[in-house]
Amino acid sequence: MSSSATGNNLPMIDVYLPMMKSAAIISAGQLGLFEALADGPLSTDDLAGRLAVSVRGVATLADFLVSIDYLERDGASYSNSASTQRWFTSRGAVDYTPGLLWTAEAWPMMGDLGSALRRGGPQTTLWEAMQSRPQLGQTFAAYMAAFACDLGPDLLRLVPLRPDQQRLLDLGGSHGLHSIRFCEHYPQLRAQIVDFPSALADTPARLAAHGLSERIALTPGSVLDHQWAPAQDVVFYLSVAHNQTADDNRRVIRRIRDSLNPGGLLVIHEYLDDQPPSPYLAAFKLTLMYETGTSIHREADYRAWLAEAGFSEVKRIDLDPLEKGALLLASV
Ligand SMILES: Nc1ncnc2c1ncn2[C@@H]1O[C@H](CSCC[C@H]([NH3+])C(=O)O)[C@@H](O)[C@H]1O
Repeated sequence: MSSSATGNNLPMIDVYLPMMKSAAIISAGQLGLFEALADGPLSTDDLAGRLAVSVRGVATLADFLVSIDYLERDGASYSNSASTQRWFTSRGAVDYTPGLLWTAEAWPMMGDLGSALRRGGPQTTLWEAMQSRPQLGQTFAAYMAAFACDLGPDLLRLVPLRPDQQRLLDLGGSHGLHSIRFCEHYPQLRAQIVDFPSALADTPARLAAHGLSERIALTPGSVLDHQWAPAQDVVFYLSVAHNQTADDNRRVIRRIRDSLNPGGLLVIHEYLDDQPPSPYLAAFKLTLMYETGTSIHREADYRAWLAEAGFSEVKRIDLDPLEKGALLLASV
């Protein structure tokens, strides 16, 4: 039986090593180290030259990353581990480097977590902070875009649309990637995205690059009071509900129901407050305490709001891995 939460480790190891692990992985993302190794092994001299970093710095970082299995070392050359190549380079399945850049922004926030816990919420919400620091909004949207690349194939597979479903409303649609994926897959579809201006900065260029500026409309505003178009066939409410209070979600879900055609579908992507919460969910609740002052909600809460709004059938689909969250598919 262990005598403390850290078992037989020296107690500070449990605090110090995760901090240095995060710091090193974030630094590698900021410096472009993983991307520099995406095409094959390099020596520290080559890396230092490419990244414009001191040889001493890159060698110290690379050796630590080898010790935590993010890099591999063969004599004088370093390469990405298979998992690093997969998740943190443009050659992999999904490049989560924007998540590292976002974590650099979240770092000082979490250093100040105690003050949010004392208050029971943020001094300034993330959305307010993004108004005064637009770069913060762009960095967050880029991270959400990386996650959308990961979730997108699941969504397309698990949410089949019928030919008569022609209008998609993407609430909190941000980067636009989910609307883009569905419009590319379903030629009959047109979409409307509602989000704060801070989340939409890079979206027009992305729509244009996909040739979808005509079929996907960007309409800035808050989901709490935006007058989006009526007669929708499908509504996406993806990773937005944990940013709203229970009362606001109840109201938004009612407004969504009122704007759906017969046979319409609401797709919610969320992290459901299952009990007891996993470490991941419990950590996410702490993050929300600092960032937005809101929390995740229980499946039973969603079912109550959906039933109250007049949705007749609700299906829960747990994603794999579980840290990807869950879908709630609600039909009219
Ligand atoms: N009240 C609100 N009105 C409009 N957008 C909101 C509101 N609260 C949060 N958001 C947006 O919700 C998004 C959450 S991140 C999720 C983005 C996207 N739906 C995806 O699944 O990848 C951010 O872009 C926020 O700006």
